[in-house]
This record gives sequence, C-alpha cells and structure tokens, in this order.
Amino acid sequence: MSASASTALLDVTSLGVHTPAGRALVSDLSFDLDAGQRLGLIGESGSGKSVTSLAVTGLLGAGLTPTGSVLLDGVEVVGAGEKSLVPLRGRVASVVFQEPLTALDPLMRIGRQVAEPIARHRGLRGGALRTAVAEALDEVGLDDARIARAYPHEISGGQRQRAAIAIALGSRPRLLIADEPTTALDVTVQAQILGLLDELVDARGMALLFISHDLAVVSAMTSDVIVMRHGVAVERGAIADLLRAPADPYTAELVRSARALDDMLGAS
Ligand SMILES: Nc1ncnc2c1ncn2[C@@H]1O[C@H](COP(=O)(O)OP(=O)(O)OP(=O)(O)O)[C@@H](O)[C@H]1O
Repeated sequence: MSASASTALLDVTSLGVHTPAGRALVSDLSFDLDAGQRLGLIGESGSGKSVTSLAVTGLLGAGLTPTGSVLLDGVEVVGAGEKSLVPLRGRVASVVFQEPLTALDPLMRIGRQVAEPIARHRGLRGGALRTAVAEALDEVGLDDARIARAYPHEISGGQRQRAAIAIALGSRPRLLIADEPTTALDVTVQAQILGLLDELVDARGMALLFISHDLAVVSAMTSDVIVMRHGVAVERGAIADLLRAPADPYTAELVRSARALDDMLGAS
C-alpha cells in the first residue's frame, strides 16, 4: 500500500459493487498495490473477496454494477468496455482461481492451453513456442512430458492448479491475483502450491493480491492484509500487528480460530 497512488499498478478507490436489487456486496473499498508488492484479502465466506477480485479485473457478471474507481496500470476498469479491458488481462494482471477445472478447457490438452497465452502475448510460434511451453511447465514442476499431452481430467487436482498457474503466468503479468488458489487441495499439496507461487512471484518481481479465508495461508504469502466482512474492510495492516492486537472483534475471532486450529494440529 503506497503513499503515491498515481504510480500504483493497482489503485482501487471507494469501490462498490451492487446487485440489481441494490444490495451492496462490496462498499467503499480502497487500497493500492505497487509493482512487486503483496497484499492479502482475508474474510469469511461471502465477505466479498471474490466479487472484489472480479471487479478489479472487469470480470463481474451481468447485473452486478461496480462504482468508484479501479485503475489497473493507470487504465480505469470501472465502466470500461471489453475493448479497453482485453489488453490489460494477462499483460497487466492474471487471475488464478480456486477451482482449476473452471479455468481449464476440459476438451483441450494441457500443452495447448499453456501455449495459447504464450503465443498471444509473446508472439512465439513453432519450435520456439514448443520450447517455451516445456519451460513454462517445467517452471511449475510439471516436467513429465505426459502432462502436456493430457486432458485436464487425466491429471491430479494439484497438477491442474500447477497448469492453471503456468497459463496465468504465460502472458508475463505484472500483477497476479490468486483467489483461494489452494482451498480445493489437500493440505500437503496446498503447501507445495503456496511454495511454488511464493517462488514464482518473487523470481518475477510480480505484485500479488492473495485472497483467502484462512489467516495461516495468507500469512505464508503476504505480511500486509485487509480484513473484509460483509463487503467492508473492517481492518488493515501488518499481519504481525493484527495477531498481536486485533482492533476489530471479527479480526480477533479470525485470530482465535487460527490459533485454535494450530493448537489442535500441534497436539495431534
Ligand atoms: N452474481 C451475483 N449476484 C448476486 N449476488 C452475488 C453474485 N456473486 C456473488 N454474490 C454474493 O456476494 C456476496 C460475496 O460473495 P463473494 O463470492 O465475493 O464472497 P467470498 O468472500 O469470495 O466468499 P467465498 O470464500 O465463499 O468465495 C455473497 O453474499 C454472494 O452470495
């Protein structure tokens, strides 16, 4: 969160999202992210985290209306048409979602899906494209040649999420939005994927907006968070400070339940 909003890669000011019936799903949310910075959005299910990530990338479904301002690399996303949004997607920001099956095309081999953003954004063809795809798969730990030829249903959930990460990064985005990227995975695979994301974000100097309901998971990826409840930011700051002295009762509850889980795991 920088002092100088004008240079931010992502600059969200007083974002609101409303249903057609006028219900506010997100209200008066403001934050910014500079190149290479990380920020966590944490909150219980239904608190508006995913709606925020969709609003930020201009992907809100029909009927949901955004208000306020979202500047992505200086371009206004709120109210923008597809024509101005398409060049931003991938090149500026990419999203990794909770369920990789929704991001992957079930009828297309993994290798082709990884190739598509690389060809589109980096203009590679033929042998150079094949080499770049092999490198992209290798980078996410999918170095088995079988994976490139497989369809999504032929590989494991963890491998699918690795492939989804390779696709999201193929366009070389400067901002990665990870929306509960490990929630659908078992704990061991979750730790591997978090480690992989951490390494890749670091190696490429990407900014990261990391969304989760799980304080322990968020604290593995970022040191700064916004706590959301009912579509409103109830608290923000360094995780270390929130753990020590949560100001909002809801944050205190999040900290208590994370500690209880930790104790339970420690005792087992
Ligand atoms: N298209 C939509 N139309 C109407 N309401 C919606 C729509 N999409 C989401 N909502 C509502 O907006 C609220 C916030 O949803 P959102 O998915 O952002 O929550 P979340 O914090 O990401 O939760 P989860 O962790 O379960 O994904 C919820 O009450 C949800 O039912």
